[in-house]
Amino acid sequence: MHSDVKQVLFTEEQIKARVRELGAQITNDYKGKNILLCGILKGAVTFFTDLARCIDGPVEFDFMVCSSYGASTTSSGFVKIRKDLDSDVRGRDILIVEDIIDTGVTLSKLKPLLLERGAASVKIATLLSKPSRRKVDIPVDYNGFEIPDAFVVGYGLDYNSRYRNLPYIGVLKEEVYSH
Ligand SMILES: O=P(O)(O)OC[C@H]1O[C@H](OP(=O)(O)OP(=O)(O)O)[C@H](O)[C@@H]1O
Ligand code: HPA
Ligand SMILES: [Mg+2]
Repeated sequence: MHSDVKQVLFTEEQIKARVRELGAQITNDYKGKNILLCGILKGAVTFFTDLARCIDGPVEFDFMVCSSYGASTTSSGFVKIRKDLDSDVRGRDILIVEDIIDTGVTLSKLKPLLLERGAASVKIATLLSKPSRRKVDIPVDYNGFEIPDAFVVGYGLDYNSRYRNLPYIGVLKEEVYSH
């Protein structure tokens, strides 16, 4: 376990098993549809690629770069779109893929934006959700795990651009970000 990590919340195996379950649910729910899978970079990358390979049927990939945390552990409250989708979303069935929903600010802005652009449907899949931290309520259609109010890293999730490549999800030691 990385020396900056206090506790492993979910092992690689636990994540793999949960992602497979979510993929099976999505496969079932989207029968006959062509999903536009929209990954919110950077944090969602790992979950996105694993989840996509657990979905049977037609899936297209697209990505947005949104940032609201930057180098801190709290949401700025503003969501910047640094890279928009390439696809025309009119009439498309969109599944947004996130690594974590914390305050809900990011998705509370993104979902209505995509619907305004004419998407036929917009649903949300997230690997992690921190319900205790919500500032804005956002319906989550596919949720991997609920977690307590702790700052986690790994499996794509970062602190100040570090720890994304850890294969598990762990709680960062407070001393790493509190000094
Ligand atoms: O529900 P919220 O409070 O809006 O927080 C969730 C968002 O914040 C993090 O992204 P970040 O801005 O850190 O960018 P990153 O994915 O590149 O790390 C995380 O990856 C989510 O996208
Ligand atoms: N870890 C990493 N990035 C995050 C988190 C977290 O717990 N919450 C929102 N963005
Ligand atoms: Mg981040």
